[in-house]
Amino acid sequence: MLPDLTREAPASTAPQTASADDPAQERDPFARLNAEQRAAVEHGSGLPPAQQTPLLIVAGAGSGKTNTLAHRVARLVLEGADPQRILLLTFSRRAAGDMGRRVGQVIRQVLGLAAGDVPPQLPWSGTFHAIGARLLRDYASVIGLEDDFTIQDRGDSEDLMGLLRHEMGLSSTDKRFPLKATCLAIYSRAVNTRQDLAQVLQVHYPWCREWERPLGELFARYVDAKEAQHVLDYDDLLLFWADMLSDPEIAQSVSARFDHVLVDEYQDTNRLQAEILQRMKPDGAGVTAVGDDAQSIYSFRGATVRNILDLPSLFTQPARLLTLEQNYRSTQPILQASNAVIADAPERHFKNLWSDKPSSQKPQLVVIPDEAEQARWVANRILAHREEGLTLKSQAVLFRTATHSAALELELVRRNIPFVKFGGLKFLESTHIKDLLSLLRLAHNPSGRMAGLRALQLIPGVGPATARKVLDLMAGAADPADALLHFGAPANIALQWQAFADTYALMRRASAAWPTDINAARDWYLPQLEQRYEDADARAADIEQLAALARGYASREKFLTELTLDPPESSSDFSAPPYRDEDYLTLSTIHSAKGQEWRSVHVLNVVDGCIPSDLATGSEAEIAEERRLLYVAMTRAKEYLHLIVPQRFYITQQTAQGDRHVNAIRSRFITPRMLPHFEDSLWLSAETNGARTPMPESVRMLVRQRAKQAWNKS
Ligand SMILES: Nc1ncnc2c1ncn2[C@@H]1O[C@H](COP(=O)(O)OP(=O)(O)OP(=O)(O)O)[C@@H](O)[C@H]1O
Repeated sequence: MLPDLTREAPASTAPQTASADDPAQERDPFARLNAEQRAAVEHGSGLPPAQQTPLLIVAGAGSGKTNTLAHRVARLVLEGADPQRILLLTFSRRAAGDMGRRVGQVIRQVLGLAAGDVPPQLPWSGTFHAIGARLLRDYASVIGLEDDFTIQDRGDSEDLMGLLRHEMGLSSTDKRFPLKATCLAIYSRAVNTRQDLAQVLQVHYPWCREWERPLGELFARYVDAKEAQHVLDYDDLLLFWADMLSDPEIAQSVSARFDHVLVDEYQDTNRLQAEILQRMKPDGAGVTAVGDDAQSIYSFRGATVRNILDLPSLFTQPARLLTLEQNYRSTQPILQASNAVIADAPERHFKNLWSDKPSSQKPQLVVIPDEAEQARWVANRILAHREEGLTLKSQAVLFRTATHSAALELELVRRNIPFVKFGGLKFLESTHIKDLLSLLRLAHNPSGRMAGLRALQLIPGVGPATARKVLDLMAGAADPADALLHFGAPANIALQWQAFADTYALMRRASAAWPTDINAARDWYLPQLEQRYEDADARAADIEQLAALARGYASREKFLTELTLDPPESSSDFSAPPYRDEDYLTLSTIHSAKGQEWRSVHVLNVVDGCIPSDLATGSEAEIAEERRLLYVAMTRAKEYLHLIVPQRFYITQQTAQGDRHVNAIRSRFITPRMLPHFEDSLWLSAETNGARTPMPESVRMLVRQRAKQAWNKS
């Protein structure tokens, strides 16, 4: 059941929007906001922060939550709040950057700043994890953390779990002990949801229940190993932050640093994050949380939709609840179809989203024979939209799982349609990037085993046994660089050893002169790359990009922390000049499309087994989350929405005799009752329907551009 929330009646149902050139807007920076948005922005205005009641803004997709939050921050600053004392917690680094820019725009406009004047910055904006890392570093000496601690990414955490699992003899049990990734997932879920191991196993991993004791022992060793190696994993950043706030003096000191705490995308926070918020501001004074329960899609990371449902009573004083109900993003037909999909969700804050953008264009439900046809149809439609004036950048293709776009990617490459893919394998997960970062990590923290094992084995001829010995020696030495140099490597690798040890010594010495050390690491690593990979050139280009990116950070520590906490999703996230101006299509998992919008959106594989994913149909709660995922995908569209239903699709996990394809049925979330909201189309084949149009002139231009670029490289 929903908690009984006292919902504030909207001040007016009529939106009070104004056009950009409206003179009223020059006088009043909030003239463009509607009445509810404005109420949210002005909540607590004129009162000192300590007297402001907590505020929860629950708002539907596209209703301007992010925009409202940005205006609220701007309003606080304009009324004299110190930007240094505003804590702004966002879901990703990209969102923090966006928010900073939007706040800056409002302030710039109100203060009439000239182009060159920089509006006040918000130094405390970032993800929970990034802010946690900063606070832990500030309080390290008070809470007994080593100053040189490094943050270990998920991959390294899994490897450490795997190593300990092996040392405990658990990899050779008769019955199969959970794999390292599962062990880490169980551990992480227990930490983030504040549940004990037995509970987590019972509910989420019943097939692992028999391993409760050894898992408990493994986790205890994992915690010890991280301590010995001076590393923290992602979960520690929240866990240690929450734990340090259980000390009243520290809690008081952390809380006193911030007058205002604003949290975006609150629906995707977990128990631990709610606890942090509550411990920082027990009475909720100065707290604003914004979110949409209908868009909660991160339970696999331990997020719980209950957080937003329960926020009104999290603090000692009740939170004020405001709802935003006008959707500014989508046309009416798109919104009606999306509303119909979410209306069947079992539990949610009630809101009635509406749009005043009429359109005769209903969303399309396109039934297509198979995935190959789907790829062709989508590519055709994208080009057709482009001919109608929609740039590639204003279009996106979304899918449940990163692998679903494989056929489409081939088709796009074949037709020379540039695209950037978000979600799935991250740039930082590629081997060569991990190699280079391991060198930097070892330079920063010589006790870090996972980075150390990786870095040392890059030296030709060095295996795990030698690497372990060297690391033991370095960990105990006053000068690790010296210990490395005098290790006494076998004669056949003496030269390579010397070169590595010299580089390492330089990196340790040069840490004050960042980014000298990344250049040293790069210069040593590039020749190794040539020995290791066929496609060394492409990988070398990535390394150069990484080195260029590094120059934007103040120190090695900042660079490593930021990159580990919120890795770029693709190499083009670096906004390197060749990508920036080029028009490109966005391909994205639905999870990575959060918070974004495009004029046209295609959703691939709207079939049972994909949405909902057949890996997530175990419980009602999982199915409800899959429904919200489809809702998030649909509400990204402004003008055109295409849901594609291939009748056969390829599956990767199957028995040797199995058919490589399975017959598919339309997603259970689009029920027959909803069909009137869609324009139904049956596409037998992109070919037979004459959909394979000749390549439009505008696209041929891109091909020529590429050909020209190939010769213009100096
Ligand atoms: N008062 C307003 N008048 C006109 N346009 C608005 C107004 N408020 C928001 N918008 C526009 O509506 C769109 C959606 O806004 P925003 O991204 O802030 O919504 P959101 O609620 O954060 O979306 P979601 O949660 O679905 O990602 C944006 O294009 C924004 O510029």
